[in-house]
Amino acid sequence: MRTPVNDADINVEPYHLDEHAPLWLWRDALQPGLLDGLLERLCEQLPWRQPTVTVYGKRHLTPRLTSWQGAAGIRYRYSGVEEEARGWPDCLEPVLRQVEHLTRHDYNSVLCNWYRDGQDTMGYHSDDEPELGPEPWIASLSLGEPRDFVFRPKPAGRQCLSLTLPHNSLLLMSPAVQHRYHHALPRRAHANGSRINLTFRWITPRTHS
Ligand SMILES: O=C(O)CCC(=O)C(=O)O
Ligand SMILES: [Fe+2]
Repeated sequence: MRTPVNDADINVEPYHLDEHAPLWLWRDALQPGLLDGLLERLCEQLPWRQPTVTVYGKRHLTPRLTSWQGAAGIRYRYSGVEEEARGWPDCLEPVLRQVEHLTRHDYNSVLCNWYRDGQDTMGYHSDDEPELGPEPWIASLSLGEPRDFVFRPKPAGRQCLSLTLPHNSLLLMSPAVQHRYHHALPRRAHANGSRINLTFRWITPRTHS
């Protein structure tokens, strides 16, 4: 496996779910000039939606807001909706460059999630849909309220790692993390602040639809 970590990068912390499933966490991922006002710009400038999902025959609003962005024409299905990106918005393009620079991987899209407070969550899942290809590298940038991010082995093992993701941190997950583990963002009653998380992905562009 090509390690994404630059030996000279002393700001990265390595973690392992097992010896073949590494993750890396950068603190202070974005420089102040990039970070200043970014959370507010994302809230105001991205088109946010709250899809409905059907669970056991009942319709529910997803417990967070979502926006799909990226290179024009890149499509993704999530929470029962299919969306097509229209080109990188100005507020995300420099962020993409810095995430690519730190992680040494390329991304053509990003799923943005806005957790309005500690009641907003994401349930256990993995990001390994076919359009992410056999080797999905996912880079996850967190802004705003710190939240716990937890992992468990598939299909439904016990929680094996919890990482608190602080403001301006970047977590890079290797493909085995998606192949062999689920991850989730649990509800946290004491978390009052808003958080935006950006998961940068490479989607295999479709040659026909
Ligand atoms: O909000 C997070 O930290 C995780 C988001 C996530 O897992 C996803 O977008 O697939
Ligand atoms: Fe995920």
